[in-house]
Parts: sequence; C-alpha cells; structure tokens
Amino acid sequence: MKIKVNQVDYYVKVSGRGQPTWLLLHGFMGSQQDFATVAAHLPGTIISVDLLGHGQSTPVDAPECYTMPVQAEDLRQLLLQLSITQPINLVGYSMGGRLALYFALQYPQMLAHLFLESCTAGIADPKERAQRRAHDQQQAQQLLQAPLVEFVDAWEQLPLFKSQRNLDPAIQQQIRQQRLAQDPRALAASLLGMGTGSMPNLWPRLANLAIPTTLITGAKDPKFHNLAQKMASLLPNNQWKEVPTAGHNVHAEQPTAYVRILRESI
Ligand SMILES: C=C(O[C@H]1C=C[C@H](C(=O)CCC(=O)O)[C@@H](C(=O)O)[C@@H]1O)C(=O)O
Repeated sequence: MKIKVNQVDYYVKVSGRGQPTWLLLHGFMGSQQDFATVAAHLPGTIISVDLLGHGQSTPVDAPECYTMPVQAEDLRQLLLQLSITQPINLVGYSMGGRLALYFALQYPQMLAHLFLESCTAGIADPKERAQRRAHDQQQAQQLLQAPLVEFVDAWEQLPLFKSQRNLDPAIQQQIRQQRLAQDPRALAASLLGMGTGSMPNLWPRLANLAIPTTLITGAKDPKFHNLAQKMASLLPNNQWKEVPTAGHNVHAEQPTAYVRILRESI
C-alpha cells in the first residue's frame, strides 16, 4: 500500500498481525523486498517500507529531502498513520541501519529493541568525513551522468559483497535486478542527502542510547566488524552477534541465522 507523508508516497508492506511489531529498513539501492524471507519468519506484525527514493516510493531528486532528520520524521509519521502505538522492534541494514540508529536516538520512546546490521554511526574525523563526502558526491555524479548499469556493475565488485558470489545465482540476479530498477536521480540525491559522508556524526551520542540494541555483522565483512566492535564498546545496552559465514548482507546470505538472532533477542 502507499502512505502519503509530507507529499511523499511511501510504499509499505504490512504482514502478520498482533505483537510484537517490526519495522524493517533496507539498504542503499534496496527495497522492502530485501526482507521478504525474513519477514515471513518473524512473529507479530511486520512493516517493510521502501525508503525515500527507493523501490516503489516516490522518487525525489532533492537531496535536502533525504537528510536523516527528514527521513526519520517521515518514518515517525508513517508509524502514527499506521496507528502503531506500542514500542516496536526496529531493524536496519547498512543505509537502513544508519537511519534506524538516528531514529532510535531521536525517538527512543517508540522502540522496544534496535537491530543494526552492518552499519556505522557516521564519520567522526573531519578530514575523513570530507573525503567520504567527496567520494559520495563523485558517485552521485556518476549516477547522474552514466548509465545505471555501470554504477551497479562497479558496486557489485565492492569487497563488502564478495561473499555474495556464493549465493544462489537466482538470488544474486534478484539483488542485481532490484538495483537496476532504481531511479538514478533519487539514488544520487540519497547519497548527497544521507550518504555516510553527509550523515550526522552519531558516535558521541551512542553512550546515551539505553534501548536494547543488537549489532549484527558477517565475519567476512572486516570493515563493518571493526565498526561494530567500536559501537559495542560505546552502547550501554547491547549485544553483538556475528555470523561466521556471511559478509555484509547477513540477512540475504544467512537468513535462518539472521531470523534466529532477531527472534531470540526480543
Ligand atoms: C561501500 C561502502 O559504503 C556503502 C556500503 C554499504 C551501504 C549499503 O547500504 C549497501 C546496501 C547494499 O548494496 O547491499 C551504503 C550506505 O550505507 O549507504 C554505503 O554507502 C563503504 O565501504 O563504507
């Protein structure tokens, strides 16, 4: 179904019923389809959303619409429109994890449990942050000037996704087709508006996040293993679950282990 929030039509899929309630946030170039397998094996009510500019939600090419404050407020209003009044379990993967972390810091009263899969709290060092922002801007320009297929081809070669080559070819193709179906203008705006180089530095705020938090990483993703290790040292109420045979996208590579972590953590 489509839910209008601040002139944006968000595509939302609601499955199951009763408690607990889950909200699942996909990653960059993803959609609610990413979590279809996971959603089918969770108890209660599962809300999957196509984030702004992704999937079937309105493609907007204004970067200022993609900032974390705007997107987190949109998600808050979306939950209110769905009459969600009980604290929910919020699950975010990669870009969706960065947004989930920001949402948790802004609206802690709305959450029962926070799950952060393969994500970061931003970049604290100003020089590193500027370098990343420049990289995000360069990638945004490529999205605007070159065929999307060239961007997707390069993206698939990132070290984070090397372990995905062990996936069933049909699943690999599904992930690829989902990326190719995105609106490149919206993807560029997303990178500029809330890319890792643009998002607020949330590291100083982690010590104040009292919500039970579960960090999830794949052992074949050293970069985000190290980020999770640093987050685990700062979050006051957390557990860290690492899946030995997975890379960056744990839920796609090891869905059974992933669902077990979610179900056993709440
Ligand atoms: C490449 C890096 O950063 C990107 C990697 C993962 C994030 C993501 O959402 C990937 C989704 C997917 O393709 O499965 C993405 C993000 O958080 O927006 C990052 O830009 C890196 O080395 O940090």
